[in-house]
Amino acid sequence: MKTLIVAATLPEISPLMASMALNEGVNNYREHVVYVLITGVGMVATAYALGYHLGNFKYDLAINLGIAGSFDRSIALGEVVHVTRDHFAELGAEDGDGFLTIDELGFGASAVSHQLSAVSSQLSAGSREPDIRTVTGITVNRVHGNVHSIEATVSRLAPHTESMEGAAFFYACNSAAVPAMQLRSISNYVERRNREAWNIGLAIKNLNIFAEKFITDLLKAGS
Ligand SMILES: O=C(O)c1cccc(C(=O)CC[C@H]2O[C@@H](n3cnc4c(=O)[nH]cnc43)[C@H](O)[C@@H]2O)c1
Repeated sequence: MKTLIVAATLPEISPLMASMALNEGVNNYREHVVYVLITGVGMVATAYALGYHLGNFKYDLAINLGIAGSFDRSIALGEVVHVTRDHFAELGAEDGDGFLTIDELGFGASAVSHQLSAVSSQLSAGSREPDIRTVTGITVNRVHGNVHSIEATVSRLAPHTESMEGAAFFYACNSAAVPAMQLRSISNYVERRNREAWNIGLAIKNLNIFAEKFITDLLKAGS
């Protein structure tokens, strides 16, 4: 099986890489190929890196791993969630106090979803779907840190989580017909910017523990 692991920054997945003995780039893991792609932060960096890479290589599955903010206070800091649907939340046009999405402008779709149906038929359904909370995310260039803009986004899209890459990851993988899933661990709540309240260490620790078990189980099932 050929698996692509995608993260914005190296520190977000270096514990996983150490425990599975993976390097950036191509790796042989047992009888599988695992490629680790570090894209840089944000949609532009992610879209470029994935567009370039997926133009040359084909995968059975791409997995986006990273930390995220949560709008939903019932999700604990450090909880790992499965983002199955994501939105380009800022893509569109202002219309006075309102907002017209890219869909309403007639230029495309602002929502993108995970695609797992085409994952190798060798894998059972149970081993493909992680047994964790399923959430809807938004992806932004400008991270929310203002109570008024947070209220407006929540009433328009009701997202659970926010990242700076997720929708671009889905868009690139869907465009290249590569099955894709996004797993994120919550490092902070989306609120008036309050960096002291973030727990990036806990989020990275839990993300990597979860990802190692999930990916090694997946590759066992896919042997
Ligand atoms: O200092 C800040 O205000 C700040 C804002 C956003 C992200 C950072 C980072 O250092 C991490 C970049 C990384 O983390 C993801 N992330 C984590 N929390 C959020 C969030 O609340 N909203 C959007 N993205 C978030 C993001 O995907 C980046 O890759 C610092």
